[in-house]
Amino acid sequence: MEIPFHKYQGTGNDFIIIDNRQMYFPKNDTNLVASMCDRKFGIGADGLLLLENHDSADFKMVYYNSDGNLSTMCGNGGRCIAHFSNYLGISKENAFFEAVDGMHEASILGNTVSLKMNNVTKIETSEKVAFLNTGSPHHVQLVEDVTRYDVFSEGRKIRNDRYGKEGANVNFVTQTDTDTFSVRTYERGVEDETLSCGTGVTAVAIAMFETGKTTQQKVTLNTQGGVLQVSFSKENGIYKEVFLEGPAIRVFKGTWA
Ligand SMILES: N[C@@H](CCC[C@H](N)C(=O)O)C(=O)O
Repeated sequence: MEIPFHKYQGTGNDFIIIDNRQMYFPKNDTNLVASMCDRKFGIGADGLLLLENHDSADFKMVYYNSDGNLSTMCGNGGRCIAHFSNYLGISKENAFFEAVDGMHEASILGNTVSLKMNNVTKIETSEKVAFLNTGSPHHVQLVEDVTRYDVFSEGRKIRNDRYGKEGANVNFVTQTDTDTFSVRTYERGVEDETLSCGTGVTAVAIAMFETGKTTQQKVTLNTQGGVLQVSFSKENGIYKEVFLEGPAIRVFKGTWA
């Protein structure tokens, strides 16, 4: 089966995106999705996104991790698919879409996309660790120097030993300025470090504010694949108006044979 696709990256978190408005993609074929995402035998990607029709919004986003399984919200994927909807002419500079965690709004300015994330109501914190859900579950852990940290081994251990079968994404963080943090993430479903994770840096920004590491409500996050910014407000203990902003780039298109 020939499948036309587009390849995107958002700060190095890379995705295959398929226009599935005609509903031809075999959505239950886990092996197919995993094969397409395979970096040696396939196209190669951290995940695959389907753009589908929606009754009242511009489109619906369906997200698979590179292991071929459907998963929870992907922030960088959300930014990339908003850019793709603009490229297809489905949306203009503002895109409204439904993802697994509800409705989202994105603004697209050239190759910069700002995505509104859901409110965050619950954060568990201890001295160096936080856990919160920003559409996907995230463990956030402060380390002395993230550039020299064994993200793969430590991330895999925490993902499996602490969070069990369901797992969580694991973010390691070092503060570099009052409002700036370096972040590296081990992603469940990819089962490896990715160059960037959108819901991950959103979790880091909120966790750093919640624990008093920063007093800024606009935070810069340096990832292995580039720079993202997260802004928010806090009202009655709830994080609202959460925006994730950064580059979303269409890299190439092709046909899966
Ligand atoms: N890279 C994504 C996160 C994707 C979801 C994650 N792998 C999970 O299954 O929880 C992002 O940019 O948010």
